[in-house]
Amino acid sequence: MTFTEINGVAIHYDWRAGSGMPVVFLNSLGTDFRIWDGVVAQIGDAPILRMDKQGHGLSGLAPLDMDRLVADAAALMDQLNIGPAVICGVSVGGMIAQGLAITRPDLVAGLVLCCTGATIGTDEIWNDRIEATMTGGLEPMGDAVMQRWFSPDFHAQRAVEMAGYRNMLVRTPAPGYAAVSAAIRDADFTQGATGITVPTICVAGEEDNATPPALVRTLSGLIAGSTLYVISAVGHLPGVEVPHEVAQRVITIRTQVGVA
Ligand SMILES: O=C(O)CC1=CCC(=O)O1
Repeated sequence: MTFTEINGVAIHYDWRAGSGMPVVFLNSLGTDFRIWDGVVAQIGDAPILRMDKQGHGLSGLAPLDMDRLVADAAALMDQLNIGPAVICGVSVGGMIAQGLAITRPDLVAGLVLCCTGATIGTDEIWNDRIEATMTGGLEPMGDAVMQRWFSPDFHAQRAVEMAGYRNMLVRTPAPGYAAVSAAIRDADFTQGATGITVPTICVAGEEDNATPPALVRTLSGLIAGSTLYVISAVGHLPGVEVPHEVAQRVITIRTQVGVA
């Protein structure tokens, strides 16, 4: 296990050395970096950085907002002297990836933005979720979240794995989940995304109940030259359900930027 200190907070990360353009993976709400295991196994010997954002996995927690989450990812890349890199983020990880491309374009060669948007949800959705988390913890919402994360096929055919991912969710510290929920609520990249110029693929899951394809299509429309790739029969975490699909999109962008 590897940790570093960023702005007084212990950040848990995993760095795998390799050759060519590095790939940085950024996580969704309520998950840790193990969700990328299947994708990492299918992208050859690319150098790979994964991290647990604040309040998740084994990382610590301090007062945060979206700017802080973006700055943490940038600081880790700077510490490790990684960049420019292909950034692959899912959900809030995709928002952090947008923030990196906007504020630290020197670190970003290309983007794979999975199941994300320039904004996600509404104030009401996030305020209700924060209140529920801080009063009852994550366990009572576990089943509802699984409906958003995974397709009906995954529920039917991969029930044991789903139970494991449910454990990952409900073991996320409530203050961490609530803090990142507030950061999502308050973030809006609608303007900033129009300034992104690096090669970008936006990936949507046809059965995603958290960030439906229409939201991802809107994001893709903001990023000039980006392409939209919709995966059928997949929910909010395509890297878990169909890792080869996400790996292929990462390989495509690495090839496009010319240093795969
Ligand atoms: O609603 C969920 O649980 C899924 C999700 C929304 C933002 C994020 O990062 O994950």
